[in-house]
Amino acid sequence: MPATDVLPGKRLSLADVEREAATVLDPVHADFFAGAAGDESTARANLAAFERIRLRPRVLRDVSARSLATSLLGRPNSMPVLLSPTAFHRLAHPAGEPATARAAEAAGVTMVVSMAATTRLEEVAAHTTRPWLQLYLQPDQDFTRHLVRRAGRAGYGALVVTVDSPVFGRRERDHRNGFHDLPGGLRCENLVDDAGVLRDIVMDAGLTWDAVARLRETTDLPILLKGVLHPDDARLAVEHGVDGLFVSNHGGRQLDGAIATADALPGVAAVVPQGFPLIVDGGVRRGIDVVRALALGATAVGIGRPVLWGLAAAGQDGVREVLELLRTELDEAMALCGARSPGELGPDVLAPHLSAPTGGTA
Ligand SMILES: Cc1cc2nc3c(=O)[nH]c(=O)nc-3n(C[C@H](O)[C@H](O)[C@H](O)COP(=O)(O)O)c2cc1C
Ligand SMILES: CCCCC(=O)C(=O)O
Repeated sequence: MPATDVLPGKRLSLADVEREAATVLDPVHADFFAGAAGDESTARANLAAFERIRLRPRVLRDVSARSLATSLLGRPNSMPVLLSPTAFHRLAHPAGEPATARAAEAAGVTMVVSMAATTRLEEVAAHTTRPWLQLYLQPDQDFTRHLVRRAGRAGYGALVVTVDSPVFGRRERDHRNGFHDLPGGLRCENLVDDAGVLRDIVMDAGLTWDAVARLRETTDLPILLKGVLHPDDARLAVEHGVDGLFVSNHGGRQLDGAIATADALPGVAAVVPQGFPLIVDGGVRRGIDVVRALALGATAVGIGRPVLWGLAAAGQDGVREVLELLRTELDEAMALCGARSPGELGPDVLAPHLSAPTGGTA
């Protein structure tokens, strides 16, 4: 056993990082990061659904040479893991989004920058290669277009349009704590317009597929929709020229009672074209969860809260550590499953009741 594995106090898993973050964060902010909508049943279901999936490893396959490398919308990624967009990184650590961006860069993975970042999108992009920008489409279409232009100029590689938020999920922890505003000095920097006026982010209940069609006509950047769970919506997305999907329930922060993402993934994977970029997020906490997601048809996974835990625990180094823990676990899990690369993981490694019938071989 490598000696480093037994050093006292060393963080061995994302759960260790989570515990450490809880000791340094203001409890109100810890609740904002951890919390979810309603009874938080979907947030728990995300974890449970991954845990339920049993694997059926292959043996004697020479897994001595392995590579986790993959490509997402033409950008090489060192592993099939990306940073899902989360708001307010300066609430987790004063170094904020730039620290997260540097960690993503060092790890060779894509960062999705939240529209609700506490740093201007241009500044975040200066620290990392081809990040993606998450957007809530605003009723003021000129403002959305303005953000899209800024993203293009700043070198963003894709737009991630969050579609699971016609209204803002009701997070009872935040109501109970009276957490409604960012503390002194922090603000959503991307919402400051040219005149220096800070806007609110509007959750637009009036959005329809027309808005996706309009956005498609406005920009050449790839567009992904985030928050798709229903196969029929996945089909509509493909018909509207969307370039990829996040199978996501917003970490349980929007519709409490929504299906767990690992449960929704196979239905979506079944209706999109082969090779269509499909990212799943919600409850990914272990390398083995990445294996499970890829086996169910995902191209890559996103992590939300673990990034904030790493940032809170140790800034840039903490985020890097979260990513390296996942990398180590994923590499080991792939080997144990008999796979040398992400591309070799498919329904074959799922326990029989989880995969489609294969004519008797199951
Ligand atoms: C504190 C917090 C802030 C978030 N902010 C955003 C956001 O600004 N935009 C967005 O599309 N999703 C946001 N999300 C959802 C994440 O992108 C992602 O879907 C979710 O966190 C994945 O679940 P996980 O936290 O279990 O990994 C946020 C999630 C959390 C926990
Ligand atoms: C206006 C901030 C949105 C953040 C968000 O999406 C979340 O907290 O889940």
